[in-house]
Amino acid sequence: QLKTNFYGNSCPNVEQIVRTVVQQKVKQTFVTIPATLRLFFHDCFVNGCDASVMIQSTPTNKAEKDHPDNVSLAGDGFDVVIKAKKALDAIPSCRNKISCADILTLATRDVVVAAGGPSYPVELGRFDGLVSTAASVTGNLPGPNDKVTELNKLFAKNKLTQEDMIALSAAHTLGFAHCGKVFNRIYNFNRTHSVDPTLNKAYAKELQLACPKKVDPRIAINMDPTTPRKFDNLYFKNLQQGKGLFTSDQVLFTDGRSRPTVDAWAKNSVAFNKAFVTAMTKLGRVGVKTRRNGNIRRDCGVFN
Ligand code: HEM
Ligand SMILES: [Ca+2]
Ligand SMILES: [Ca+2]
Repeated sequence: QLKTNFYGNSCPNVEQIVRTVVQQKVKQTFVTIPATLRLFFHDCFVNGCDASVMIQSTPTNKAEKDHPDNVSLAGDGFDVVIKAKKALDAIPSCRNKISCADILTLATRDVVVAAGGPSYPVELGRFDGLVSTAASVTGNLPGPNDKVTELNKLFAKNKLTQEDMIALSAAHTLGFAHCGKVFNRIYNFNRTHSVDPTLNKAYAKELQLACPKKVDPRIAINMDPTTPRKFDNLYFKNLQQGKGLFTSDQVLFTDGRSRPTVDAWAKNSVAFNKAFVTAMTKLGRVGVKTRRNGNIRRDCGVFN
């Protein structure tokens, strides 16, 4: 049973300690923000919000983080959780009392706030998972070429609605992607169009410049071409102009089922922020472990 003051007796300052570490780390490197937000999503969609994504592979177990869908998770997301855990472990009453899953959930709220997004109460009391396999990732994370039907299906599996899916997709208002993920939209798109016709013409040119045909597919580009470091509803305004980076972004506007929501939130950032908080809170409830099927990890990267 999740509750906001789960550690009220054992570690009353948990929120402040995590926030201080997050703020310090964000000051050192902005990437902490998108890295943590994406890490949280990839954790919750595979085996629930249980920090299974943080487990390191061993000679006998290939863990989630080494699945192809996870290898581009930036290290700063893992690092901020490890640093916050260290800070908590330095306080006797908090030592080994806070799950890595809860630290990640708190850190995620704190990075959203650090980027100018809405603050919200974080429910706590998740336990850390006891399994992490690369195989379990397959089919559970959306791909950049997914359309609305596939996205809705995947999110519905996690009890999230189409509205939740659209609100959470707006996380792409922050951070980076690699050129390899967009080549298909800007070169040899299909038999009739070399460039995806739903792409804004000028934006397509910009993308071709940033990602020339033979460039290293690992070169990174901003996902939000307008305000890549700010959590805002520009994501939706960009979609209205054909400036969604992935097919999975742009279809939210081109598909009549999701377009009204995109239009509404492009106009109304208060309504978007509210929907984002609701969706993040629901995301944080996915597949939560209890003391019966989870534990509190001493090292977030290793099973006890
Ligand atoms: C709706 C379906 C989604 C798809 C298809 C998708 C796909 C992707 C892809 C392909 C990347 C770029 C990875 C790379 O090239 O390195 C990316 C980055 C990112 N995604 Fe998503 N994503 C989705 C939803 C979400 C959600 C729900 C969140 C969080 C709530 C999220 C947060 C992020 C962030 C913050 C980044 C930037 C990471 C960084 O800068 O390190 N995404 N996503
Ligand atoms: Ca997980
Ligand atoms: Ca933005």
